[in-house]
Amino acid sequence: MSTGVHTVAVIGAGKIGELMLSGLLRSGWPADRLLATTRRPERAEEIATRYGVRVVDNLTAVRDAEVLAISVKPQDAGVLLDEVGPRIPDGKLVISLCAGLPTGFFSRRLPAGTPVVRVMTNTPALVDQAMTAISAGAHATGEHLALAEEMFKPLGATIRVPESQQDAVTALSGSGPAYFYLLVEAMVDAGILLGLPRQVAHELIVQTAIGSAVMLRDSGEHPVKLREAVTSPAGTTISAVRELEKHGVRAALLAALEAARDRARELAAQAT
Ligand SMILES: NC(=O)C1=CN([C@@H]2O[C@H](COP(=O)(O)OP(=O)(O)OC[C@H]3O[C@@H](n4cnc5c(N)ncnc54)[C@H](OP(=O)(O)O)[C@@H]3O)[C@@H](O)[C@H]2O)C=CC1
Ligand SMILES: O=C(O)[C@@H]1CCC=N1
Repeated sequence: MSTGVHTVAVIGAGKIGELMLSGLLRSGWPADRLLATTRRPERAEEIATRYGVRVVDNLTAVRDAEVLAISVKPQDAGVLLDEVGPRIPDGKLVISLCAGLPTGFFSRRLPAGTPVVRVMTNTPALVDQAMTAISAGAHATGEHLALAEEMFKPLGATIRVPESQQDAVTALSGSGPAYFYLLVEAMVDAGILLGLPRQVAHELIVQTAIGSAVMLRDSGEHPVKLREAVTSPAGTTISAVRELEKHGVRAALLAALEAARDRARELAAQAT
């Protein structure tokens, strides 16, 4: 692939596609090196107006861009590839953001030798705090992985993983923000149960979540150690922890993330 800033097409500029566009622009990626595609004209207008990038049809995108970031839903990937797969010119890099879909699903529908990279990012990309896992598919070299990292590092942290781990990654970090939002919802409700105004409960829990996350990141301590530091003998915390363990929160999380991983596998099996 040529050196310098590559022209990237976000194919399927929905929630995640838009996060990619906005993140790349925030990082200084030139707008004239970004393309987007959508299905709906009103969405096309919205993206073009909001970000000043060319919104084109899929065939124009695969012709004009060097990197094709496919951010359609897994259920829509087959139709997209039927449209553009055989007509992707040589020398393009295909990056899939699609949960569950193995790179082989793309390689089988692309010209022989097309490099494919699979990434799993998440919505904190909006605030440049994403966790993005990057895996090499067929024909992807270290150069291709480095280019994917260059694209996603401005959005947050990146990690390289074997593709075999990507369904687990999807369960943990791809879907992960939703679990934390659910936890915050429940703790705010608990605050209300204990007589706090909703806004006060919300402010308390959000900052506690931020502080706890920063401690996890910056202290390097194991979460058990950090939890023990809060849990005073015969104090309030151990009373709550006992209830959490009694109600099976730990087992519930294990089952929930296993279900997410299993759904990723189902998406692959159902993709046509
Ligand atoms: N949401 C998340 O937190 C994460 C999602 N992902 C993955 O990212 C991908 C997108 O997810 P998300 O952004 O949430 O979904 P969205 O539905 O918001 O975005 C998908 C977009 O692709 C468009 N689209 C579908 N088919 C075509 C096509 N043939 N040509 C052009 N555009 C098309 C859709 O158009 P239309 O609006 O008309 O339907 C939509 O705008 C999925 O594969 C998902 O697994 C990965 C990490 C996190
Ligand atoms: O729920 C989903 O399928 C997508 C992929 C990971 C997060 N959201």
